[in-house]
Amino acid sequence: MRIFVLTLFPEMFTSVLAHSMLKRAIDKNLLDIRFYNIRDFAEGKHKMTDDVPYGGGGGMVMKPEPIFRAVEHIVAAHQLTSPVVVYLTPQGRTFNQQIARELALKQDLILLCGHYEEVDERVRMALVDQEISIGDYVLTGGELAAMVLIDVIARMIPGVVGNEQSITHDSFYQPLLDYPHYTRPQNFRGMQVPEVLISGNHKKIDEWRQQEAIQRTKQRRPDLLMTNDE
Ligand SMILES: C[S@@+](CC[C@H](N)C(=O)[O-])C[C@H]1O[C@@H](n2cnc3c(N)ncnc32)[C@H](O)[C@@H]1O
Repeated sequence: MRIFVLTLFPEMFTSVLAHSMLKRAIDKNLLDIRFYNIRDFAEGKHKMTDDVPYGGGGGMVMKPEPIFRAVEHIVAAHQLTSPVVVYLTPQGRTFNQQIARELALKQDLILLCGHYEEVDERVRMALVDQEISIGDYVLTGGELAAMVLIDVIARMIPGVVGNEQSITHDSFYQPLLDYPHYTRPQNFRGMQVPEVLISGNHKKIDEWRQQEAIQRTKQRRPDLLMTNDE
């Protein structure tokens, strides 16, 4: 899968991609991520990417021309046939595991990171296919949101997470939260590992985990257990 990131601050991504699962996904060629600095597509001596808003008011608006040029360049340079252009914005639909699974099936994603007050509305009108938010709060820019998307989507690509079972048991994969996990020592400061987990009886262990996942979901996220007609 290829992800093209359009940003004013490509350096922000360096550390996130250099470690753990994302580094492995890139090293194994399961994920190809390229960065394009929107400023490189701006014109004039000052390479301006933002300007004052029509109608007045505070904050600067990201100009449409550099963003259009950048997307057109990416599409032509990489011969993309059906890229999905995603704009990270608090006004988009809220990101979740299901959206990540859908996006992981796409061949090419272009992630647009906004900054300042907003992007020019015409970018949304004519360039963007999907708008996605990572939650009901306002970030300074779309970079952190893009990193969240990349991380979650990467886990959905077959081969990225070594043990596929750890994904299918993750919270939200089924409409359940994950069950409790324990490792050694068996007794830590008087707190014991549940007997069933050291019984060696895998059928019982699976049942216990399923029960715990349901219990935990009922307590913490009962909304996940509701069907559409409830
Ligand atoms: C300061 S915000 C602009 C917020 C905008 N004025 C609004 O109220 O909808 C600058 C940029 O950060 C990004 N951003 C902020 N919050 C976000 C969120 N919750 N999810 C995704 N992107 C976000 C967007 O790319 C946005 O263009």
